[in-house]
Amino acid sequence: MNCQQLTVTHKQAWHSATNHPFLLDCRSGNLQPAQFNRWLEQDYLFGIEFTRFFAATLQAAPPNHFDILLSGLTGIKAELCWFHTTAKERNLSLHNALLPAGEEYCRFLIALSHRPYPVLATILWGIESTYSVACREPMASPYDQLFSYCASDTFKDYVHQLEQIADEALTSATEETQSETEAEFLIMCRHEKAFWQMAYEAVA
Ligand SMILES: Cc1ncc(CN)c(N)n1
Repeated sequence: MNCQQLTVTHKQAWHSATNHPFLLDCRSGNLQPAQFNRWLEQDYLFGIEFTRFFAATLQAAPPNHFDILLSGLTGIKAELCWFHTTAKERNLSLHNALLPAGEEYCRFLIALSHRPYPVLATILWGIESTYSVACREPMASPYDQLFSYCASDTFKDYVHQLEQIADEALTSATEETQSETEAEFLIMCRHEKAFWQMAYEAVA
């Protein structure tokens, strides 16, 4: 089993995680500011838990995967700074509580933190990859600027590197760990879909 096979075997779940009306509206320019703002406020909070999950993955990783993971952490640092700057520009607070979809997703990450490395590396790739795929189609202004990093070749290359280390980890994983990875991948896809939906439901 490898990362690409997961997206093919679970085509429907992967499609739902990476194609949502929220994204279609970013492409047409019809997304309302309140919907984007909710995404931003909630995704910042998710990003904090994701950083911890990233650290847990690094902690479990073999040394030859450090380079890629450390460069990913640098990217996350820039992303967290971007949230602060953009929230300020849009007059948003980053101190709201997580809504249920975000809270459940974060709980999933916390519970996963002590699982075997192949599970962590694959879910890490999956989470980053959803945004690389989701932002692949051109978006209308201002969303083209706001999601420019996820749409960039730099992000795409980084996600490809994550795929390589996850595939390497999966190659030597036991059948039991591979099955667990597959089950968690499906759950992750459901959380991604729910997260888009939670932002989409915001009204001005
Ligand atoms: C919910 C969610 N999933 C994935 C990503 C990509 N880092 C994100 N920012 N937010």
